[in-house]
Amino acid sequence: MSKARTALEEMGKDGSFKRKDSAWRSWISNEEGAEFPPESGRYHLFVAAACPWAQRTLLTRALKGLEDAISTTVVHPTWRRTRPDDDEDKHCGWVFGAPKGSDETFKNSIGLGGPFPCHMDGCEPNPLFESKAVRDIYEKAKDTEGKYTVPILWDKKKETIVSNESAEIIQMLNGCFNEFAKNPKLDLEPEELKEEMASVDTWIYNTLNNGVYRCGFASSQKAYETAITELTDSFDRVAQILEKQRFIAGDQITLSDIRLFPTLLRFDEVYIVYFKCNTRAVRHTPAILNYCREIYQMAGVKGTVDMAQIKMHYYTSHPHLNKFSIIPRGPNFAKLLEAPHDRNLVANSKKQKVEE
Ligand SMILES: N[C@@H](CCC(=O)N[C@@H](CS)C(=O)NCC(=O)O)C(=O)O
Repeated sequence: MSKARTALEEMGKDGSFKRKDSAWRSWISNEEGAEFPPESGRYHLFVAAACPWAQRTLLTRALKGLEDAISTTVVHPTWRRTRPDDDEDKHCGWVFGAPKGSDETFKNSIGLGGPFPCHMDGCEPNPLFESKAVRDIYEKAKDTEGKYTVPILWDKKKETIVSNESAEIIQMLNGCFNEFAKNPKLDLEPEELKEEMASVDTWIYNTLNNGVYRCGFASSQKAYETAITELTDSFDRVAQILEKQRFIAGDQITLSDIRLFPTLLRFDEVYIVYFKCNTRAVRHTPAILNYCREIYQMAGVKGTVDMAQIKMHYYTSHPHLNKFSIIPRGPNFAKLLEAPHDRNLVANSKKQKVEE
């Protein structure tokens, strides 16, 4: 029997969602004889524009200016059968986009909704080797876990996966590729903030990054109540911090912001509706909204944001949550991010306090 499974199957007995750890955890290293040394053009990122974990890697690549050193491929936003010719194998997951010019369409995985185009701008076939689905990349690397997630940091030379853990890939992109980066001086993991970063990352991961999934995938009222209570408390805690401090771990942008921003970006358009996170809204929380605006307006960031693909992914990929895959119109959150932000005020009021 195939081991293939998705996050939707990672449930505790009490109806709570329990995400499994990523399986591929190697590191890029400068050390002599390292298995994966930093090299320009050697590594490739397979991502989904829709996926918040994958967006972390695109954000770090953009802010560091690593576009020429590390290539990327964006997969199609809607999960589909990865072995459509095998009746026994029901796995659904990420597939590559059809080439430009294709007018093929498809319906959701229970044959409803759509029609959705197989080609979408920005989503291409795998440029490195013949494959239809992200699952094929894992199988090429002889994966035995059976969970086919993005992002993937792929080594073109050894033809294997270096890492499929976004939290670690962004550390590598920040620290290991400076000789090829356009912004080598930008350190997103400064020594003096490491402790604070680790502390905020822990509660933000449990209650917000993964917290939205714990709300959305809960299959018992009790599990949902626990998740939504923790999420609401953390949302308020983030707001309180950002009322006084420019970024989540201090006065400068760090990997902790890169981890938080993709969750906030999806909150009003997707999580409030789809994952029932409707106790709070980013657009009604000025400190968080302006924080998102500031990050969105940094050079390169907008290019990592594709709200159409984000919405399409969630609303069309899990038919048991949205049978007909209807995509709600929403508040046009990306447009709200275009307005000027007021984050200088936070920095100025802090400076004033120090001077007083
Ligand atoms: N811990 C991983 C999580 C990645 C992850 O769960 N990605 C989702 C997309 S949002 C995925 O690819 N899911 C496929 C599946 O569950 O089968 C990371 O942060 O990199």
